[in-house]
Amino acid sequence: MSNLEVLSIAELEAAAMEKMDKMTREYYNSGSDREITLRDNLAAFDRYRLRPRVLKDVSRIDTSTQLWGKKISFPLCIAPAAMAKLAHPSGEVGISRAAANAGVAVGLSSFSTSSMEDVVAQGAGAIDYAIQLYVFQNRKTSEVLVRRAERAGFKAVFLTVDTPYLGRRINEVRNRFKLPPHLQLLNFENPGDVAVYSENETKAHGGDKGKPPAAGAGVDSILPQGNVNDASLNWETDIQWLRSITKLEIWVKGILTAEDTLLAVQHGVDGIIISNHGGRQLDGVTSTLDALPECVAAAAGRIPVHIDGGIRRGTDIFKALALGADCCWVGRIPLWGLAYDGQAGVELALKLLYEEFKLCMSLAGCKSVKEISRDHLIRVKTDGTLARL
Ligand SMILES: Cc1cc2nc3c(=O)[nH]c(=O)nc-3n(C[C@H](O)[C@H](O)[C@H](O)COP(=O)(O)O)c2cc1C
Ligand SMILES: CCCCCCC(=O)C(=O)O
Repeated sequence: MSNLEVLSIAELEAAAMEKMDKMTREYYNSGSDREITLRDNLAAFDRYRLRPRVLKDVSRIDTSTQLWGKKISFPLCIAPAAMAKLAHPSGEVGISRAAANAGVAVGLSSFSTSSMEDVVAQGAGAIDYAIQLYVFQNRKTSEVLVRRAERAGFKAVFLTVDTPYLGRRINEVRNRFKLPPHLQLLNFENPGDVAVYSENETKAHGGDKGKPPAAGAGVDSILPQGNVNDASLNWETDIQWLRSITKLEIWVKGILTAEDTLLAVQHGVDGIIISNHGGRQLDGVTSTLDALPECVAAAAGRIPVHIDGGIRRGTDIFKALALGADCCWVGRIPLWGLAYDGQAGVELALKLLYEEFKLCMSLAGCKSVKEISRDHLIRVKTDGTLARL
């Protein structure tokens, strides 16, 4: 496989699989529990067919769109995904360079293995970055992270809201996932700072007084204290709290319903990302493409609605836009690109998606992304017949 020319994301994924060790491969690729949502994220795109228009003069196609006041080359950006150096030594810096060359924005995980300053430096002002935020039990650590991102030139905070607790990723537990000792989480002064446990909690976790409780057996083992996210996070107080500590745009990542979209609008967030964490959190939730239309209707143009989850082809980007998304994000694809060939592998992935999207626009009769509409889709019903939207 490795010697074959990689001509699609499916081929890139297959080639990347051969390069990664089992722990990394299964950490990156797995979903939670039975992986129903992981599979459905992809399958949802096949529940739509395209309705192309012809004789539309597609000799010149403009695939670009705007994000944070800047042009991006097409409506596809790189979602935050933890620990990219497991795939390749260039890690998030390699991803950032590839994104800068391709003209798309980057979301950086709180748990990146390159520092946020190094990552942003690669863009040299040409592209924008969002810092993904987990709100920790020790709020001060999250605050320090956000303020540091602001100084480093990030444009937005992506507040991840689908992870009050980590989903059950069985492979991570079985593999006893560990961050290899040569890698570090470089966005924290001291990864041990992210949680504060009382003496009682320490005892409850079987720890000795003054010592942190035992780490979990999955990816939560990357931090000495195990699960550290603040599960008390809520609409009533915490968007306001985040607003009080930063001037960056606040985007909420992990919305799947009209109700939460309305709350996001009411609480003044700047944008939302329809996401189920790539099928890694609550298994059995709707695919993101199925969740998208109700969220777009609820947002009613007041805030941008972005989507991630299961996007693997240019036609997937087109379908998400046709259903009202302003932009798409991909999590696993850049990791596969990195594993396959470092920065060049990520560039290849972005090139494949860009060319597929451009071809799809041309063959569907759309000269600009604004022309992509619901009229370009038809739904495949469960009995196989087709229904206009
Ligand atoms: C290995 C891996 C690590 C991830 N780490 C984070 C993270 O640190 N923060 C976060 O908000 N989302 C994280 N995500 C979720 C992605 O941001 C994104 O929602 C998801 O990957 C999109 O689905 P896709 O992989 O099908 O494109 C991670 C996803 C993967 C696969
Ligand atoms: C203690 C939280 C670890 C989260 C690791 C990154 C992530 O979001 C993932 O999906 O994996």
